[in-house]
Amino acid sequence: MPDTFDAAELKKHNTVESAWVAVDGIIYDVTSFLDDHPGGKKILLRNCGKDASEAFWSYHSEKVLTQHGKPLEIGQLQPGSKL
Ligand code: HEM
Repeated sequence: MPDTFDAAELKKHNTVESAWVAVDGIIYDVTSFLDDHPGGKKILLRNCGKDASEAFWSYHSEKVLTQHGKPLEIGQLQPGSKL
């Protein structure tokens, strides 16, 4: 059973010390990936602490998550949790 985090918890993780981003209900801890992100650290960090599904899909194809997502996955965004 994966961990579930609500939107209030997700929101705390928007810094270089701890950067989480949600895409389609899955939460990714991208802290260690910030410096490696091909699109740059700045845009990724700006989208952390929230559901970035819309921004994510405007820049990536499905294969980005199948190739890079798994090791970064830490849990799920609690369904219906909004700020
Ligand atoms: C789980 C989180 C993320 C992962 C694993 C990830 C991974 C990647 C990868 C592998 C690429 C290279 C392009 C490709 O292979 O198609 C890329 C490019 C890019 N990413 Fe991300 N990314 C993430 C989140 C985000 C978010 C939230 C944004 C916010 C808008 C973003 C913006 C971009 C941009 C602008 C590019 C460059 C696109 C281009 O050069 O055309 N990424 N990302």
